[in-house]
Amino acid sequence: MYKINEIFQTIQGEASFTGTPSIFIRLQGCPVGCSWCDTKQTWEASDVYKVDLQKTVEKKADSELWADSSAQQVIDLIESKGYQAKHIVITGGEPCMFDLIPLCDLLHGNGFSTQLETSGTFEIKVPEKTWVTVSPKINMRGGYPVLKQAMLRANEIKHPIAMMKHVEELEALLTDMDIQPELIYLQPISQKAKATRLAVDICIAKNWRLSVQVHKYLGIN
Ligand SMILES: C[S@@+](CC[C@H](N)C(=O)[O-])C[C@H]1O[C@@H](n2cnc3c(N)ncnc32)[C@H](O)[C@@H]1O
Ligand SMILES: Nc1nc2[nH]cc(C(=O)O)c2c(=O)[nH]1
Ligand code: SF4
Ligand SMILES: [Mg+2]
Repeated sequence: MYKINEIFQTIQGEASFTGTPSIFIRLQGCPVGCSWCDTKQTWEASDVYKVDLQKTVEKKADSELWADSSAQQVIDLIESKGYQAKHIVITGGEPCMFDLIPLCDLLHGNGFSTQLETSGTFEIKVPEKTWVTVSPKINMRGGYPVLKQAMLRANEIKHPIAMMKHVEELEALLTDMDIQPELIYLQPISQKAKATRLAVDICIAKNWRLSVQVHKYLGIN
């Protein structure tokens, strides 16, 4: 069973798939605790907030409500909504707290492409053809071997930054792991002007890419 916080259709607002109509499946639960996390409502999976799956589809506002669901129930729900998007983004919370292979296999079998958003703090369990976005949570739980596996599996790295220290942490990680990812995105934390200026400057200097959370500028989910 998967713990579902919400399912909704929107435009992917981050990194390589920016602009792609997508169905988001947001899973409940994350023990990592990033101070600037924009989805703190997903951290705990308290029984007090457990609801029917139907209540998690297109919530009117962020909430801690969540539902237990099988992979088949997720597909049935998505089919019942008549969404047009064929790209599915699995995020959270930390989705890698779950084995995502049965869910992704079923989605692929039903004609969807899949993308995972993960912090690299848990082992990644997805099929080969799932696009993996790793937003490395450096010095957080999981430890070096788990994070290194995630960095090697990643199709793209997306790193939220607010200050130079965050850039240096990423540089040190890449040097330490001796890896040169093809796609590195810097994402300004919470649309802060200083963070955005820094991200622009560093992206130009290092030939990295900028990801600006387009959905937040548009005022959509
Ligand atoms: C909410 S997380 C969920 C998936 C997973 N736990 C992770 O951290 O990658 C989705 C993405 O949003 C980023 N993010 C979270 N809060 C943010 C913020 N305030 N500003 C910019 N990016 C943020 C995360 O780093 C991650 O890339
Ligand atoms: N539109 C939109 N794009 C996103 N890309 C990553 C998101 C996430 O929360 O993981 C996200 C999100 O919440 N909304
Ligand atoms: S790992 Fe992801 S969901 Fe968890 S606290 Fe950090 S940004 Fe939020
Ligand atoms: Mg988000």
